[in-house]
Amino acid sequence: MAEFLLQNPFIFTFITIFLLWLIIKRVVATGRKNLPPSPPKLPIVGNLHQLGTLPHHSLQSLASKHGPLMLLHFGNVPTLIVSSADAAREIMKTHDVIFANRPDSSVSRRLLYDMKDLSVAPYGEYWRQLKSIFVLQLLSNKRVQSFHAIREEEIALMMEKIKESCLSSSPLNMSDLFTAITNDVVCRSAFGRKYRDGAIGEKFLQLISEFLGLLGTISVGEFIPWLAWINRVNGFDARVDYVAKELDEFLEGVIQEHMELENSSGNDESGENFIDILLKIYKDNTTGVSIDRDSIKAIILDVFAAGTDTTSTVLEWAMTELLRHPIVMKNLQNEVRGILNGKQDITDVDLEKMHYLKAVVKETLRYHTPIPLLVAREAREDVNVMGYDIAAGTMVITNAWAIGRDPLYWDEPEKFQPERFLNSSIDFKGLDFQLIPFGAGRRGCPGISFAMATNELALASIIQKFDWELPKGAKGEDLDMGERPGVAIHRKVPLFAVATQCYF
Ligand code: HEM
Repeated sequence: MAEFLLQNPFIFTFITIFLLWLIIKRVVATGRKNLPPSPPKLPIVGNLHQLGTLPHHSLQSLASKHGPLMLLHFGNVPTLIVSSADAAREIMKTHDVIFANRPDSSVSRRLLYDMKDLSVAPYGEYWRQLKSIFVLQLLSNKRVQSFHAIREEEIALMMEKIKESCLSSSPLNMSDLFTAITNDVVCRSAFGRKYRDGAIGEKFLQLISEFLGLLGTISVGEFIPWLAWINRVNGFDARVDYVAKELDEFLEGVIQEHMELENSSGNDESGENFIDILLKIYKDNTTGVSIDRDSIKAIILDVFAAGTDTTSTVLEWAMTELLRHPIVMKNLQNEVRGILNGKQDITDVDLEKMHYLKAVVKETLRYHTPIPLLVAREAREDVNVMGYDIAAGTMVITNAWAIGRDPLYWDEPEKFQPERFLNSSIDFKGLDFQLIPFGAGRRGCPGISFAMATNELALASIIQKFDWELPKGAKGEDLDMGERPGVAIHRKVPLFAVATQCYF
């Protein structure tokens, strides 16, 4: 080749000029762009090494130096980090349609039937159809109310367990208790029954826990494609394939069972579970919505991925803060017991009156945002945000945890003070961008009512029916407040507490 070029100086000159023109064009084009500030990056990994084990903390500290919109590079992937309420409003309201995509991921593809679920489905007609199924059919207010009996029964079982421990004054692992209750409520709403006991139940819970872990793993191959071989060598890919295959077999069995027992829940729509509802849509060609068997399985996995861990972290951190703040615990107990006035069952109407309870939950969502970095978005086209040029394909991460602790919007943000919400209209529904634990806009969470119904009823019940202390006379300030890395942030060490008095 070199010999050929030397013998043909005209071609050699032409190619050289052409390459130079390409380089200059690129430099000029980049130079003209007004990119957001970026911390220095390393070759190959970019800024990945700066994420640390708890990225919401590292990104908050980087943002304090570089501003509310910074451009990082995760390997090859340009990533916009959003760290203020104003910037979040630009992404999720002003330019919501442009940022309505999710980044592609080979792990999600393999675990979620080529992205046939709602959470990671690319923005478009299929996503729109699934969103309407979630909002209108699976998680409408009416449907969430129809699951009240499930919540009540499962919480009654939890109360019995606590009562037993209360009688023997033994410490209870509250973290495990909250994980179990949220799993069981989701499981019964999804399948109409629990999968907890026996070999099948245990295997299912194990698979779901591994599934959540794999979805939350930062896999190098996603960001540096030529290093994807590492996932094959270290067994990560094999694990993904194993979990995908085993979950598929389990879900196939469940679907088959429901098809055989068709109409088992009769015509009473209030008794329907998610699988029955989805099977109806699958078979009915008149609804204008078409889903296949894989969509049903992907949707069910979405419900477990998005609805279990997230909900239980709220209970875990709320209880942690109540034990650290005995006055807040007392205020809450007074409200709940005052409203119930000796009545044992708590209805949705009772919960509506519990303003302090709602303030405690809001403060927990602000201070311990369950998914601190929300769910990543991706720009579908070039766009200018707050004067900065953002290229199509840029991944977007919103640090909702940092926004919830921004002194620009919050007085004494590092203190747990539910009172701040008592005379305030600030809510978490996606309109107040200083409090966005559920995201906002088109891709906002459709499961808010479902999650809040379980959280409020569980919290009100354990506060109404028991008095609480930390084991061995420990004080609130002794509690380890460390966080465990993951998509949803749990306590690093489980929360143990003692129910000292029982009131039923
Ligand atoms: C405390 C509990 C929960 C929290 C903190 C939470 C948080 C979130 C967040 C941050 C997002 C991304 C929003 C965005 O991109 O703007 C999301 C999306 C989603 N959530 Fe939740 N969620 C919770 C409970 C639930 C429950 C119970 C379900 C279902 C039963 C659910 C289903 C979903 C789905 C399907 C999406 C994807 C929506 C889309 O991409 O269009 N979530 N959630």
